[in-house]
Amino acid sequence: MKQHGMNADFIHLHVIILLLFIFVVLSLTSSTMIFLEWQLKHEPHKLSLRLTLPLYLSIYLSIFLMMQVLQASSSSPHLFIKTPSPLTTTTWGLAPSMSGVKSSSPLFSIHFSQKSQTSIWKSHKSAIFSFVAPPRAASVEVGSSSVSTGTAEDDVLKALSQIIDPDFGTDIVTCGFVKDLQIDKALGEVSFRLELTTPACPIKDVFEQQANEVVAMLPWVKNVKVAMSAQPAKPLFSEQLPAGLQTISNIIAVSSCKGGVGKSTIAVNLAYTLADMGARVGIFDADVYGPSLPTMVSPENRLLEMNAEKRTIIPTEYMGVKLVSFGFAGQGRAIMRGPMVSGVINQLLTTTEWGELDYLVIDMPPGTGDIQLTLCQIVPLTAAVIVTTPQKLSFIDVAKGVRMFSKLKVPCVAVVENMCHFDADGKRYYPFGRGSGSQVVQQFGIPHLFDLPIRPTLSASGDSGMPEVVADPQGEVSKIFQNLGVCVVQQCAKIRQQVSTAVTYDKSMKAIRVKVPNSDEEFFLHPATVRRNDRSAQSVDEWTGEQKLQYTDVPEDIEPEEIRPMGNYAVSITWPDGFSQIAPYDQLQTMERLVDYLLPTIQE
Ligand SMILES: Nc1ncnc2c1ncn2[C@@H]1O[C@H](COP(=O)(O)OP(=O)(O)OP(=O)(O)O)[C@@H](O)[C@H]1O
Repeated sequence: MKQHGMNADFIHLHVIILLLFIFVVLSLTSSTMIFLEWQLKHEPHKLSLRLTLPLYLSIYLSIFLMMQVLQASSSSPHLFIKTPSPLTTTTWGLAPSMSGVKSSSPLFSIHFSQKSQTSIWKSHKSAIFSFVAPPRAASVEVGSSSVSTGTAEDDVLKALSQIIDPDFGTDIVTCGFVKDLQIDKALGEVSFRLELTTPACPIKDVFEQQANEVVAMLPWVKNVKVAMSAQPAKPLFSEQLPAGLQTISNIIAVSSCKGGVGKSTIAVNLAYTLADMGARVGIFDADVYGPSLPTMVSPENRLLEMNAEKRTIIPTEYMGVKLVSFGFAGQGRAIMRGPMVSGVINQLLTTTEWGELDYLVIDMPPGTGDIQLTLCQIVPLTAAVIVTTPQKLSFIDVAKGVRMFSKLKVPCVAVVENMCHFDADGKRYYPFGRGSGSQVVQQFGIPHLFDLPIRPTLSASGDSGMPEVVADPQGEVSKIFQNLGVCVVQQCAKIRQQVSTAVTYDKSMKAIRVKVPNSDEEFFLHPATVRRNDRSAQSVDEWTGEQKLQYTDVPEDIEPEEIRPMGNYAVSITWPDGFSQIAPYDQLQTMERLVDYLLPTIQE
């Protein structure tokens, strides 16, 4: 009723201005006439242009001012006017309001402030009248079931934007998680879906609860329905991947530099933990010489099947996790040379029909030799987990592993220090000493260290074919793996976000923006410079080093059409002529940068 009552008092702005205009013109004309008549009668000798001119001028000026006001108001019909005292209590609504609207004539400008819902009519920077934009709800008609969906949608999105994703440090609306928003304001019903980056999101229940709560707090909301889902499995990197890997979101390497430190135990238990968190998971046992997977799990089908038509491998499965190992290939233990091993691993991994996976855990062969290096180059690894034991000697081996991943630009997200202690007779023993893991963390800046104690159950479950986290999901070991699982999920999500935003094109600046990893630093490159620095065979002769692409071949105003990450080390840039340039991050770092003072010029 309040809104309705207000509407009854409202008169269109143009009518008021027209009335004011007629009033001013009439009063000025009549006063001029009266004055001229009086002078003609009493002082005809004093009648001069000097006296009458100001009056005529004031008439013309008022006409001009009115025209300006009409022009300003017509460019913003969404206006409410609140006149100054003594009429401040009367608000004339002139048309539905829209905050943030700015309209102007050559002399006046009208601004609407979204925060205060107050706008100021300015003339030469001095306020003449104060305009008040009504609250946005004013657009809802009372007594009608029709709803301004935009407004209700804004309410809901504003409420949801209070929920911050702790991994990205951004609200869930900005992250693009809110999908399929449906609102029936008349019935007070709101439904939407939260599409998270991974089904294993450790705080998905918190998101769901918070989303329910914040929306239910809106005064008009009676019923909230929140559905939870995850983005489809999709690799972050370009589609130049073997077919078998094109539907896997994250590939995690579990690696150690020595055998027997518990790498397979950790890979398998990590995989089943991720599956327990709600993710679709696979394990690839890349150890051809001594595959451990067949003893650690008990799939019904212990032989991999082939799809003869498609020439692909069908993985076997145990408790919902897809498994591929040379040990399931029915070949017995292999005696092969390095390149042959690499070929077998490559074939097993890339020709497997993995289907959609959120995480593929790769149990790497121990060491940092050619086999490991080749594997890391074939597979677009998202992250690596390093397994070590507490001996001082292990540190040297681990350092080798970290360096290998660092060269390949694969982030090491966690170190697991296995067999760090055991408890007996009420005491804790450290049979291999202490401190090697924390030294790795400190020296290489790896953010997370997990201590895994010696537990006979862990060994027994490994031999029994049922991973410990499945056999005893509430036990102490399972808790450690749950923490490791959360760490892996969060770090992968962060890495994906960082990589996908590491190199972008800023259209307004006409510059390629490069974010330096693990820092706030960023720099800008001129697109033409990036294109001219292409080192591919199309631009530079491979044999002679002669420059084929000439400086003038690249237009100064060239703009990239698309920029996509390629592994953790490069981006693929598509140019308007269809050329796809692979630009490694290291190369981008060496190019001539656009300095700050040039950027405003670019903006122009
Ligand atoms: N924390 C632990 N407590 C008790 N036993 C463990 C622990 N970690 C691993 N083991 C046992 O140690 C043995 C070696 O573990 P695992 O096979 O996982 O090591 P690995 O590094 O993968 O070895 P390889 O490189 O030879 O495959 C297994 O029998 C396993 O059950």
